[in-house]
Amino acid sequence: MSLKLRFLLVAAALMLGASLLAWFSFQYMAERIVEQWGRRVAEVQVQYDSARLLQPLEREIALAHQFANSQVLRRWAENPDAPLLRAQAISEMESFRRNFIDRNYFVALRSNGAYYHNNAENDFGDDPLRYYLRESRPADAWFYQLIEEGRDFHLNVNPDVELGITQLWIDVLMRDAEGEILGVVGTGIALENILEQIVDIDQRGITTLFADVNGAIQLYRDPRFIDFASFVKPEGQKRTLDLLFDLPADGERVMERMRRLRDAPLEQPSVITDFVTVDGQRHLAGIAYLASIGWFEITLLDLDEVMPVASFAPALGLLIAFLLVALLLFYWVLHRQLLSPMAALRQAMGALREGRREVHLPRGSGEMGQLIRHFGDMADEVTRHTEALEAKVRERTEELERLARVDVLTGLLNRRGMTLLLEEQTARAARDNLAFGLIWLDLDRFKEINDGAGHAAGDQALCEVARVLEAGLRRYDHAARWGGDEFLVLLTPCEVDELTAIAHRLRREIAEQAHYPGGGVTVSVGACLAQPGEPLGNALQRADEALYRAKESGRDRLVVA
Ligand SMILES: Nc1nc2c(ncn2[C@@H]2O[C@H](COP(=O)(O)OP(=O)(O)OP(=O)(O)O)[C@@H](O)[C@H]2O)c(=O)[nH]1
Repeated sequence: MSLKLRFLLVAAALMLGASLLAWFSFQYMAERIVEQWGRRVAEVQVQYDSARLLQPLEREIALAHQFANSQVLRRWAENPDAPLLRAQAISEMESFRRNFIDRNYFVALRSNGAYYHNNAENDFGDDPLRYYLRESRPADAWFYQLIEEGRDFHLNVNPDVELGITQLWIDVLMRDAEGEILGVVGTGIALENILEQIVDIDQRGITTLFADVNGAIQLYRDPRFIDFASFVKPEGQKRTLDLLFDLPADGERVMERMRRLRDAPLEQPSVITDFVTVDGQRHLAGIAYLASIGWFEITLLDLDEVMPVASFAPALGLLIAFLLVALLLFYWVLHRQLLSPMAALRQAMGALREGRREVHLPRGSGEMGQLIRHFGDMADEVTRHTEALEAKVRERTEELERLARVDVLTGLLNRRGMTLLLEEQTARAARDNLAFGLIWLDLDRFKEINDGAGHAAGDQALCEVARVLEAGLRRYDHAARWGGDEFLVLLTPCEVDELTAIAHRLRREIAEQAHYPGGGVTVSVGACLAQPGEPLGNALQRADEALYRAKESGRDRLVVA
């Protein structure tokens, strides 16, 4: 895997790790923010929802209390059959009816169970006696239960079977001067209106409901959950908050919070918040106790709906974009500062390895620049050394080649050197149609010199002959030690007279000038004129035969083939 790819993978992995960390931190922080914000909203919403119910309700309750305290009404309740008192009472009832918000009232008398009611349409203005309550009738249980419990005030969400309406009833006990209960009076507010104005408001993600001290649901946007006439129901049959929550533990916790709120001293926070699960969604519940009506207001906030974490998506998008730009920037800097110079450096190293001298080095800064400069110096040094080494090798090779062609004892060409020369000359002679001369010289009785005066003297005799030959030749002629005590001279160009003259002269000069510690040296000489185109072997054989004849005929003489 290339360094570039490795760097990129490491960088991408780091970025990914950082992104994941950022994402989880972001989610954690977003959830905390939403939660904190949700708690504030829940507190405010609870108070707002409570106020919306209490504002109209408290006025109605106060009016209902006045209604129950009416002297006219109380006098009549004590003597329900007195016509004058009845007429006054009905007039009083009508007067209150016009003041109640939904323009209706009810008066139920304990003495005879008579139930009086007139509605907003004034349908029963002339004869408000609607029916008689009966203790045996379950629908009338509310009346008897209230009297039995002696509750002076009670809110009751209850359908009136006789009247065919479902209302939030404000029930207030009417008592005589001694506190004896005379009946129950009050008014009803159409449940529909209340639900519409107070709990079924169109606020996305916000659910408002009211429950009594037992957790029985009193007002909720879905009437099926409302626990109608809950105070007359036995425990266990009530529609309580548990119905709304997915988890039983949520219901228990909310009930516990409600008890805490009801028993709390006034300075304690009037709203408690807690998380509950409703319809599979986590909701934040805000709970407040409305002491004046004995109910609890519960606001459920679906945080995903009210403040979805997704609304932070632009911030996340920005974060991802930033990370991507950072990755690109990182790659760009990495490429420019490291990868690109390194690739060029690698290329330069390859070129140097292949022996190319022109190495183009990249530019770089910092440590990379230093590395490139050091490499450049090293490359120069290697080039210098290589060139010096090559020159030395060339020199040595030439020297070896020269030595391979030279006889080490005499310094003349050796047999190999002379053979190369002869081959060249044979070719040139054929090309230029020129003859060349060959003179073959062999020391006479050399064995005797060796044996008599010693091998060193023999060597000296050989060197002497070589010296005389070299001194006696023309600039363009060549002499070689052909082997042992034999010498070969090449004369180029050459005619037969010239050949004979030179051969004579050489034989004579040797006899006169070549000496060794024991005396002089003579040579026998065979010469021939090699003709243009004549094979070298042939010419050499002719010279050799001439030499043989010179030896045969007494030595120290010349025979020309
Ligand atoms: N000192 C010395 N002797 C050599 C060298 N090379 C060959 N010889 C001797 O040269 C002698 C050559 O003898 P031959 O040419 O056979 O005979 P010769 O004694 O010269 O007699 P002819 O040629 O018949 O006159 C031998 O004894 C070789 O050992 C050398 O480099 N140095």
